[in-house]
Amino acid sequence: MKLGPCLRNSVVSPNKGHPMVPGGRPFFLYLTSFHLNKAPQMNRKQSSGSMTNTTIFANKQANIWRRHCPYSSHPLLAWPYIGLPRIAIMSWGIEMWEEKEMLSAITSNLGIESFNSQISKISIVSHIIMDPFRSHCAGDFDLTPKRARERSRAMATLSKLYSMREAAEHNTREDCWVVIDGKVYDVTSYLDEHPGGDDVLLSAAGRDSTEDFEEVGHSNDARELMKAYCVGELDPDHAVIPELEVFRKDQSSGFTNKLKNITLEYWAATAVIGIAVVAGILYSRKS
Ligand code: HEM
Repeated sequence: MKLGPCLRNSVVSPNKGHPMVPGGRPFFLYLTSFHLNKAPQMNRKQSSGSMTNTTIFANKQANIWRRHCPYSSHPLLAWPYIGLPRIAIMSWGIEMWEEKEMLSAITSNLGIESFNSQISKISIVSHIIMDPFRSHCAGDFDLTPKRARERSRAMATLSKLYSMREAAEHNTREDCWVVIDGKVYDVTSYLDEHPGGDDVLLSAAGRDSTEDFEEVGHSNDARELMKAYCVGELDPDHAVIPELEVFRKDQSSGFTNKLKNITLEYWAATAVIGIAVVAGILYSRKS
């Protein structure tokens, strides 16, 4: 199911209904400011007639971009969402969209390709379903510039989520990932260039190296540079160190076994009592 273009249509023509809006229910998309590599320019060529882009750029000063899909009649529309240097997405509906669909819809809605070069990072901070004041982080876009995209191993318009276990699997010279501050970096192609040496990066692979990274006091340039290698983020749901995960699994299997034993014991005791009761009844009848 391709939601992106549909949503784009909806956004461009807010008064037209669109079957792809789930259940025909209101859906709100609020966009706040971006992290930009350089000051955004109104660029007709780049926006290539896409009203979405044009509007975003035109409204950049206010740091508020408000979009809404058809059927939106909720007062939320009148509620300005200001300030965060991020993209906020709010939805108001009974049905919950698959997060993935939502994200892909938004990615294509923004016409990412056309102004990818100008936007280094867009984060979705809010994905509010049902309750506009109850938000949770839905994920992160990582829209790196072209050069970075070429270098980056898995350039995705949508940031991927990895468990620590997955990230830790990339721990060789041929395939080296490091995790810093919740983000996953594929530094394989940077090993030889790293001023601190490849061995440092290799030893950082497979574990959260935030502390080591910070201890070095990396410059702003280094921090800017590392964006080029970002391939995703740690999945907050699985953000445990592998050992812990193993431990948890062991624990849970132990617990399961315990439960099984208890259940067996329970049924054995019940059977014994049952047999005793039946035997008792038979015996009392006989006598
Ligand atoms: C994508 C990840 C990384 C990038 C892009 C990066 C980049 C850089 C850069 C540009 C420098 C030169 C100094 C500066 O400008 O700050 C540097 C130095 C260094 N980095 Fe990294 N680094 C990364 C990850 C790490 C990690 C994970 C560690 C440690 C576990 C580390 C340890 C060091 C050390 C020890 C130096 C040398 C500092 C010195 O000589 O004073 N780096 N890094």
